[in-house]
Amino acid sequence: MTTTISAVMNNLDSYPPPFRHQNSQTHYPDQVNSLSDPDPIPVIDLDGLNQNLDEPKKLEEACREWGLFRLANHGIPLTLLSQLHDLAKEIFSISFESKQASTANSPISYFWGTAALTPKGTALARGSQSINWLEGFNIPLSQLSEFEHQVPMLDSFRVLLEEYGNHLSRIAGMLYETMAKNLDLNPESSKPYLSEETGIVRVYRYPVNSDADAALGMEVHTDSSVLSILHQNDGVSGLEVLRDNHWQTVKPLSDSLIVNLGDMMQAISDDRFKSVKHRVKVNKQRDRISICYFVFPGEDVLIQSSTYKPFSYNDFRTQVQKDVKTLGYKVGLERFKINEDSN
Ligand SMILES: O=C(O)CCC(=O)C(=O)O
Ligand SMILES: [Fe+2]
Repeated sequence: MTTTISAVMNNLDSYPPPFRHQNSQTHYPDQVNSLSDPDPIPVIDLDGLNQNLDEPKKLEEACREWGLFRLANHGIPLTLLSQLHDLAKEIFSISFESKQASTANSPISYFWGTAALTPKGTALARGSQSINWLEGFNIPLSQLSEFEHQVPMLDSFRVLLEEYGNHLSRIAGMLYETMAKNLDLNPESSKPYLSEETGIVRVYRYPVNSDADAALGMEVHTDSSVLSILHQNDGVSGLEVLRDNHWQTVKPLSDSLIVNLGDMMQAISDDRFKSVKHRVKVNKQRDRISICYFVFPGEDVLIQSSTYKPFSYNDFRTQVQKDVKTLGYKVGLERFKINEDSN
């Protein structure tokens, strides 16, 4: 089918209908005016992990105390990151209907209003939760090559994502190896807990909303992954992490990545590392785009720990989907705790 992809750039009709009235986007200077001030997020030097004796220790501390860190010297060319963001911005600005049509019959899915998706990538209908102020594409990396698209812009996106995905699985592998050593895990049995074939990328746009208190871009949650690695575009803030009961803004610095640990890592580590709570605020002045990578254990690999009953990622995901449908929210790891009922 032919889509009128090039026709509509940055028009209101690129937004899902409920998001249209708030989009009075004018050109403001970058919202974060104190980018030069360091934020308190720990910084890990990926290059230094194998060279500098202190770096693995710093990583261990960040995983234990924060469950999140900034990653410097990650080896991804900055041009690749900016090309990805530029193209994502262009793709989001085509009409809502074209975005829906562009991914029909493909492993990629387009969603909006919620980030809770079924395993196939479609938005999960849920109970009482309010709408999340976002739209996105869900891209399972192992199926990306099936997405050869006639529309050049979308095909270029596939090519960039393939390159990005290769970097991300390299980075996740390196980080996980050091974390497993830090935790003294048996190298053989802990290896399948990170399965690079499970990698997915989600590209989000959080439409600008001048009433930033009205809705969250993404509600408070923990990720279900082993590791999540995200890139935010320069200067448009939104991501916040819960640290000592305070919400801490994670500054959008485009030359670094943000890594956060998910529920699977918390279980693998027997609760020594933490799956961190985070949320996304909508930006009052500009649309925000982020590109997030998630990696999981092999679906049926049993995670063994002393805190949780043995469970696979498949068991976990099925339970989460059930809870989101029936309760309206994810209960998460608590469902698998040993002696959950006896205290
Ligand atoms: O967009 C972001 O910065 C974070 C997204 C996120 O937390 C998620 O997809 O789980
Ligand atoms: Fe998240």
